[in-house]
Amino acid sequence: MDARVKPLEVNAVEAQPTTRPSRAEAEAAVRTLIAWTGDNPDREGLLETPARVVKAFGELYAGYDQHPKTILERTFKEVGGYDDIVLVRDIPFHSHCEHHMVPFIGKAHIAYLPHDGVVGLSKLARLVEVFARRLQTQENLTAQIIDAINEHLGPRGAAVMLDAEHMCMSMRGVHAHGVSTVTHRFTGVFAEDRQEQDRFFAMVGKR
Ligand SMILES: Nc1nc2c(ncn2[C@@H]2O[C@H](COP(=O)(O)OP(=O)(O)OP(=O)(O)O)[C@@H](O)[C@H]2O)c(=O)[nH]1
Ligand SMILES: [Zn+2]
Repeated sequence: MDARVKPLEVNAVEAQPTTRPSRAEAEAAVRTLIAWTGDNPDREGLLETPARVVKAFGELYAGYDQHPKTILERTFKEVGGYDDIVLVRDIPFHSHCEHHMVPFIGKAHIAYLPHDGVVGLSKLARLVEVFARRLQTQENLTAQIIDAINEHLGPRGAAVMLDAEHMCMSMRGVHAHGVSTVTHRFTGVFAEDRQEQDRFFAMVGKR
Protein backbone atom coordinates (compact mmCIF):
# COMPACT_ATOMS: atom_id res chain seq x y z
CA MET A 1 0.00 0.00 0.00
CA ASP A 2 1.30 3.45 -0.91
CA ALA A 3 2.50 5.18 2.29
CA ARG A 4 0.75 8.33 1.07
CA VAL A 5 -2.68 6.82 1.53
CA LYS A 6 -1.95 5.28 4.92
CA PRO A 7 -4.63 6.65 7.23
CA LEU A 8 -3.36 8.61 10.18
CA GLU A 9 -4.59 6.98 13.36
CA VAL A 10 -6.00 9.54 15.69
CA ASN A 11 -7.74 9.28 19.01
CA ALA A 12 -9.16 12.77 19.36
CA VAL A 13 -12.85 12.73 18.55
CA GLU A 14 -12.67 15.98 16.66
CA ALA A 15 -9.66 14.99 14.57
CA GLN A 16 -10.36 13.58 11.13
CA PRO A 17 -8.28 10.78 9.65
CA THR A 18 -6.13 12.19 6.91
CA THR A 19 -3.54 10.94 4.46
CA ARG A 20 0.22 11.13 4.99
CA PRO A 21 2.54 12.73 2.47
CA SER A 22 5.64 10.75 1.54
CA ARG A 23 8.92 11.15 3.43
CA ALA A 24 10.39 12.88 0.36
CA GLU A 25 7.55 15.41 0.38
CA ALA A 26 8.06 16.03 4.11
CA GLU A 27 11.80 16.60 3.57
CA ALA A 28 11.05 19.01 0.71
CA ALA A 29 8.76 20.96 3.04
CA VAL A 30 11.55 21.29 5.64
CA ARG A 31 13.90 22.47 2.89
CA THR A 32 11.35 25.15 1.95
CA LEU A 33 11.15 26.32 5.56
CA ILE A 34 14.94 26.52 5.83
CA ALA A 35 15.04 28.67 2.69
CA TRP A 36 12.16 30.76 4.08
CA THR A 37 14.20 31.59 7.19
CA GLY A 38 16.84 33.11 4.88
CA ASP A 39 19.44 30.34 5.11
CA ASN A 40 20.82 28.26 2.23
CA PRO A 41 19.54 24.64 2.33
CA ASP A 42 22.38 23.63 -0.02
CA ARG A 43 25.23 24.60 2.30
CA GLU A 44 27.09 21.65 3.76
CA GLY A 45 25.81 21.92 7.32
CA LEU A 46 22.19 21.93 6.20
CA LEU A 47 22.26 19.32 3.44
CA GLU A 48 21.10 16.47 5.69
CA THR A 49 18.93 18.60 7.93
CA PRO A 50 15.60 17.92 6.17
CA ALA A 51 16.16 14.16 6.60
CA ARG A 52 17.13 14.65 10.26
CA VAL A 53 14.11 16.84 10.97
CA VAL A 54 11.70 14.34 9.42
CA LYS A 55 13.34 11.55 11.47
CA ALA A 56 13.01 13.69 14.62
CA PHE A 57 9.34 14.35 13.80
CA GLY A 58 8.88 10.59 13.71
CA GLU A 59 9.88 10.52 17.40
CA LEU A 60 8.27 13.77 18.52
CA TYR A 61 4.92 12.86 16.96
CA ALA A 62 5.04 9.10 17.51
CA GLY A 63 1.80 9.29 19.49
CA TYR A 64 -0.35 9.25 16.37
CA ASP A 65 0.64 5.63 15.82
CA GLN A 66 0.05 4.55 19.42
CA HIS A 67 -3.18 3.66 21.16
CA PRO A 68 -3.94 3.83 24.91
CA LYS A 69 -5.76 0.48 24.85
CA THR A 70 -2.56 -1.46 24.19
CA ILE A 71 -0.92 0.28 27.15
CA LEU A 72 -3.74 -0.03 29.68
CA GLU A 73 -5.17 -3.44 28.80
CA ARG A 74 -3.04 -5.39 31.31
CA THR A 75 -4.16 -5.00 34.92
CA PHE A 76 -3.22 -6.74 38.17
CA LYS A 77 -5.68 -7.93 40.79
CA GLU A 78 -3.32 -9.26 43.49
CA VAL A 79 -2.86 -6.02 45.41
CA GLY A 80 -3.91 -7.16 48.88
CA GLY A 81 -7.31 -5.54 48.51
CA TYR A 82 -5.74 -2.10 48.04
CA ASP A 83 -8.44 0.26 46.84
CA ASP A 84 -7.24 3.70 47.92
CA ILE A 85 -5.68 6.45 45.81
CA VAL A 86 -2.86 5.45 43.49
CA LEU A 87 -0.98 8.63 42.56
CA VAL A 88 1.91 8.77 40.10
CA ARG A 89 3.26 12.26 40.31
CA ASP A 90 5.94 14.34 38.59
CA ILE A 91 5.77 12.43 35.31
CA PRO A 92 7.90 14.57 32.98
CA PHE A 93 6.52 15.24 29.51
CA HIS A 94 7.31 17.19 26.35
CA SER A 95 4.57 18.12 23.93
CA HIS A 96 4.08 20.63 21.12
CA CYS A 97 1.40 23.29 21.04
CA GLU A 98 -0.84 22.97 18.05
CA HIS A 99 -0.82 26.73 17.45
CA HIS A 100 2.91 27.23 16.89
CA MET A 101 4.38 23.70 16.92
CA VAL A 102 6.71 24.89 19.68
CA PRO A 103 7.35 22.71 22.78
CA PHE A 104 5.56 22.91 26.05
CA ILE A 105 7.32 21.06 28.81
CA GLY A 106 6.13 20.05 32.23
CA LYS A 107 5.00 17.45 34.71
CA ALA A 108 1.87 15.34 34.90
CA HIS A 109 0.27 14.01 38.10
CA ILE A 110 -2.20 11.16 37.64
CA ALA A 111 -4.35 9.55 40.34
CA TYR A 112 -7.11 6.98 40.29
CA LEU A 113 -9.20 5.00 42.74
CA PRO A 114 -9.00 1.37 41.61
CA HIS A 115 -12.21 -0.50 40.88
CA ASP A 116 -11.23 -3.88 39.48
CA GLY A 117 -7.45 -4.20 39.65
CA VAL A 118 -4.58 -1.80 39.16
CA VAL A 119 -2.45 -0.94 36.17
CA GLY A 120 1.37 -1.08 36.04
CA LEU A 121 2.70 2.28 37.24
CA SER A 122 4.91 2.79 34.19
CA LYS A 123 1.84 2.50 31.99
CA LEU A 124 0.52 5.82 33.29
CA ALA A 125 3.76 7.51 32.20
CA ARG A 126 3.48 5.73 28.84
CA LEU A 127 -0.11 6.94 28.52
CA VAL A 128 1.04 10.55 28.89
CA GLU A 129 3.55 9.96 26.07
CA VAL A 130 0.85 8.65 23.70
CA PHE A 131 -1.00 11.95 23.82
CA ALA A 132 1.94 14.31 24.49
CA ARG A 133 3.60 13.15 21.26
CA ARG A 134 0.90 14.78 19.19
CA LEU A 135 0.01 18.39 18.41
CA GLN A 136 -1.80 19.55 21.50
CA THR A 137 -3.30 22.12 23.74
CA GLN A 138 -2.66 21.54 27.43
CA GLU A 139 -6.40 21.37 28.07
CA ASN A 140 -6.90 18.69 25.42
CA LEU A 141 -3.92 16.70 26.68
CA THR A 142 -5.42 16.75 30.19
CA ALA A 143 -8.80 15.60 28.89
CA GLN A 144 -7.42 12.84 26.66
CA ILE A 145 -5.36 11.34 29.50
CA ILE A 146 -8.30 11.16 31.92
CA ASP A 147 -10.74 9.96 29.24
CA ALA A 148 -8.41 7.08 28.36
CA ILE A 149 -8.08 6.10 32.05
CA ASN A 150 -11.86 6.08 32.44
CA GLU A 151 -12.45 4.18 29.21
CA HIS A 152 -9.86 1.47 29.75
CA LEU A 153 -9.60 1.13 33.56
CA GLY A 154 -13.12 2.10 34.68
CA PRO A 155 -11.88 3.42 38.07
CA ARG A 156 -14.15 4.77 40.84
CA GLY A 157 -12.52 8.13 40.23
CA ALA A 158 -9.62 9.74 38.39
CA ALA A 159 -7.67 12.98 38.70
CA VAL A 160 -5.16 14.49 36.30
CA MET A 161 -3.10 17.65 36.78
CA LEU A 162 -0.58 19.08 34.31
CA ASP A 163 1.84 21.87 35.08
CA ALA A 164 3.80 23.12 32.07
CA GLU A 165 5.78 25.97 30.57
CA HIS A 166 4.88 26.91 27.00
CA MET A 167 7.88 27.92 24.92
CA CYS A 168 5.57 29.81 22.56
CA MET A 169 5.02 32.21 25.46
CA SER A 170 8.67 32.50 26.47
CA MET A 171 10.78 32.18 23.29
CA ARG A 172 8.49 34.29 21.13
CA GLY A 173 5.28 36.34 21.26
CA VAL A 174 4.73 37.81 24.70
CA HIS A 175 8.23 36.71 25.90
CA ALA A 176 6.92 35.87 29.35
CA HIS A 177 9.54 33.66 31.01
CA GLY A 178 8.95 31.29 33.90
CA VAL A 179 5.17 31.26 33.50
CA SER A 180 3.56 27.94 34.32
CA THR A 181 0.11 26.82 33.25
CA VAL A 182 -1.81 24.43 35.47
CA THR A 183 -4.75 22.36 34.27
CA HIS A 184 -6.64 19.66 36.11
CA ARG A 185 -9.66 17.49 35.66
CA PHE A 186 -11.54 15.27 38.10
CA THR A 187 -14.00 12.49 37.33
CA GLY A 188 -16.04 10.03 39.42
CA VAL A 189 -15.46 10.22 43.17
CA PHE A 190 -12.84 12.97 42.69
CA ALA A 191 -15.43 15.13 40.89
CA GLU A 192 -18.18 14.47 43.43
CA ASP A 193 -16.26 14.66 46.70
CA ARG A 194 -14.35 17.82 47.58
CA GLN A 195 -12.43 15.93 50.28
CA GLU A 196 -11.04 13.53 47.67
CA GLN A 197 -9.94 16.52 45.59
CA ASP A 198 -8.22 17.97 48.66
CA ARG A 199 -6.46 14.66 49.31
CA PHE A 200 -5.26 14.68 45.69
CA PHE A 201 -3.92 18.24 45.97
CA ALA A 202 -2.23 17.43 49.29
CA MET A 203 -0.60 14.27 47.91
CA VAL A 204 0.58 16.11 44.80
CA GLY A 205 1.99 18.75 47.11
CA LYS A 206 0.18 21.70 45.53
CA ARG A 207 -2.78 23.55 46.98
N1 LIG B 1 -5.51 27.57 25.82
C1 LIG B 1 -4.30 27.29 25.33
N2 LIG B 1 -3.66 28.21 24.62
C2 LIG B 1 -2.44 27.89 24.15
C3 LIG B 1 -1.81 26.68 24.37
N3 LIG B 1 -0.60 26.71 23.78
C4 LIG B 1 -0.49 27.92 23.20
N4 LIG B 1 -1.60 28.64 23.42
C5 LIG B 1 -2.01 30.00 23.02
O1 LIG B 1 -2.57 29.98 21.75
C6 LIG B 1 -2.80 31.34 21.42
C7 LIG B 1 -2.78 31.54 19.92
O2 LIG B 1 -3.14 32.88 19.75
P1 LIG B 1 -3.17 33.64 18.35
O3 LIG B 1 -3.52 35.07 18.62
O4 LIG B 1 -4.01 32.88 17.38
O5 LIG B 1 -1.66 33.47 17.86
P2 LIG B 1 -0.41 34.46 18.06
O6 LIG B 1 -0.63 35.74 17.33
O7 LIG B 1 0.81 33.69 17.67
O8 LIG B 1 -0.46 34.74 19.63
P3 LIG B 1 0.69 35.23 20.63
O9 LIG B 1 1.30 33.98 21.23
O10 LIG B 1 -0.03 36.05 21.66
O11 LIG B 1 1.70 36.01 19.84
C8 LIG B 1 -1.74 32.12 22.17
O12 LIG B 1 -2.38 32.93 23.11
C9 LIG B 1 -0.93 31.02 22.90
O13 LIG B 1 -0.45 31.42 24.16
C10 LIG B 1 -2.52 25.72 25.14
O14 LIG B 1 -2.07 24.61 25.39
N5 LIG B 1 -3.75 26.07 25.59
ZN1 LIG C 1 1.93 27.91 20.99
